[in-house]
Order: sequence, then C-alpha cells, then structure tokens
Amino acid sequence: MTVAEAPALAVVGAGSLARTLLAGWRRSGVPFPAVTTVSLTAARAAELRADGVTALSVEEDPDAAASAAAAARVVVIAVKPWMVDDVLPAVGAALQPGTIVVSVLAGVRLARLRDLLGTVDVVRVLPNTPSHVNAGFAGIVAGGADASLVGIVRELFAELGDVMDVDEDGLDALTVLSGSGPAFAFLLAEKLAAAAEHQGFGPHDAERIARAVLVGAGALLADSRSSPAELRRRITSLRGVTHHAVEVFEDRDLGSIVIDAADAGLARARELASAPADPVGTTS
Ligand SMILES: NC(=O)C1=CN([C@@H]2O[C@H](COP(=O)(O)OP(=O)(O)OC[C@H]3O[C@@H](n4cnc5c(N)ncnc54)[C@H](OP(=O)(O)O)[C@@H]3O)[C@@H](O)[C@H]2O)C=CC1
Ligand SMILES: O=C(O)[C@@H]1CCC=N1
Repeated sequence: MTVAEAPALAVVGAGSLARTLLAGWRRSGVPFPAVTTVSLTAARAAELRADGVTALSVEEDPDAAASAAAAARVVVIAVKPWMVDDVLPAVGAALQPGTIVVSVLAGVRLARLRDLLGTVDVVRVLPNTPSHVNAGFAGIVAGGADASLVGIVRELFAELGDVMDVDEDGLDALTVLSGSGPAFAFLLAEKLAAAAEHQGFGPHDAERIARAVLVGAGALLADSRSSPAELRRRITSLRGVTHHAVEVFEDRDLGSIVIDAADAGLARARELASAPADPVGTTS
C-alpha cells in the first residue's frame, strides 16, 4: 500500500487481536499517516506508547474512542462482542464522511453494527493471529458499504495474508475454522510435546520437537502443490510406523471430533451475535 493510499487508522480495543494486526501492518510497512489505539486501561495505553503508537485510554479520557474515530479514515473495532452497546454509539457519532468502520468482532451482525453506529459504511472482517507474521487468513463481509472504502479495507487485510469474501453465515463459520483454527494447531503442538515427555524427553526438548514438527509441516504445506492428504500419504509407509499411529486417530474418529469442535464454536459465534453482556463477567 502506498503513502497516498494508506489511511489514518484508529483501533478501538487494544487487546490481543488489535496488537496482532498492528504488528502485521508494521511488519509489512503500511505507511499509515497516523495510528491511534484506544484501550480501557491506562496501563495498556502506556504499553502501546512504548511501541511508538498514539495510545489513548477510556480510563484517562472517557471520550477517547470518539476522538480517535473522528481523526481516522479506517476505524477498527476490536473490543469484546458484548461491549458493542457501550462503545459503538459514541464512535458512530464521531465518524467523519469518508470513514469506514471495520468490526472484527465474532458473531455481531452487520444489521446491529449499522444500527449502533448509524452508518452503512461498516464491514465485518474475521482475521486470525498468524496475521502477526503476515501469514493470516481473513474473511470479509462487505455488505452495503462504499465500494472504494471496502477496497481500502481489503488491501489492508491483504497485507496480513489471504482474504476471502463471504456472506455473514460464511463469516460465522470462518470465525471458528480460520479464527480459532490456529488454536487447534497449537493444541496439537501441546499434545505432541506432552507425548514426547511421556516417551522420556525433558520439557525443553519436547517443545522443541513439537515446534519443529508444526513449523516444518506448515512450511512444507505452504511450499507444495500437493494436498494435505497426499503429503500425509508420503510419510505413511505401508504397514509402517505412521500407519500404526494414524490408525489410532482414525479409530477414535478424529474427523468427527474436529467437526464437533467446529460446530461448538459456530454455535458460540451465533450466541455472541445476541449476547447482551459478558456471560461470565470477565473481559479475558
Ligand atoms: N483473539 C483472536 O484471535 C480473535 C479475536 N477476534 C475478535 O476480536 C475482538 C477482540 O478480541 P481480543 O483481542 O482477543 O480481546 P482482548 O480482551 O484481548 O481485547 C479487548 C480490548 O478491549 C479493550 N476495551 C475494553 N473496554 C473498552 C472500552 N470501553 N473502550 C475501548 N476499549 C475497551 C480492552 O482494554 P484493556 O486492554 O485496557 O483491558 C482490550 O484492549 C473480539 O470481539 C473477538 O471476537 C476475532 C478474530 C480472532
Ligand atoms: O475465541 C474467540 O471468540 C475469538 C474469535 C475467533 C478467535 N478468537
């Protein structure tokens, strides 16, 4: 993205995902003329300032989100889904013409976002944490937003990885498939490390093995035109070691475990669409 194209950016909500996106954009060198973040706490803002960002907090300035939104051309909303009623009306009231809002919130539908913001220039994007290293995957629902503004958003997320246009049902599905998906891969790495410890390796070497396997398999997948199934077949010698090990996964029906997990995540994404408040009283 060129200097002329890069928009002034505001990010409302400065948690895990917001910082992932900022890291990816910094890494790919997007020349934003200004970046302002808004967190709840002053402590978080201080952390971000140490990274060279203009960081506001609601604790220090109750109007922080409105002032950040007023000065931006792209406003990313990255608070928790159940915070939208508190956060969006003030953002919407401050928006200048020609500004687009990007919601990365799981579940919350465009109709509700438009109502709370009072604008149609809002899109939903569902990114994932590998965006940190520009190996992300994001679904985007453009809705009825201005096409040239949507183009800027699409380009911004293309800096972070692959971008797929979907409808809102597709985005709910991607929330668990590609949004949560990296967590499934990390879970596998954790379990592989635990198996290595079970077979006698110390924790350091066990994690070293698991990391090398996941990183190596990912790199091979990225570099190869072969399907995942074909890459797996090449490791699986007839009546060999892999065959015996994979049979355990098949016997326990790993396929339906993954489908059940995806369905549970999808159900939660749909629930979040209408969740009025944080059901467990925590923001983590
Ligand atoms: N994590 C992920 O991989 C993905 C997350 N998402 C979505 O991204 C959103 C954020 O998730 P995540 O980053 O994990 O959550 P975090 O809890 O890490 O971040 C939430 C942020 O919101 C801030 N905040 C709370 N209240 C306010 C307020 N009133 N005004 C402004 N900021 C406020 C918090 O401030 P403080 O830091 O000071 O507490 C915090 O920085 C969620 O809606 C989630 O569905 C989507 C795809 C992937
Ligand atoms: O767990 C969550 O709700 C968010 C959405 C997808 C990944 N993290």
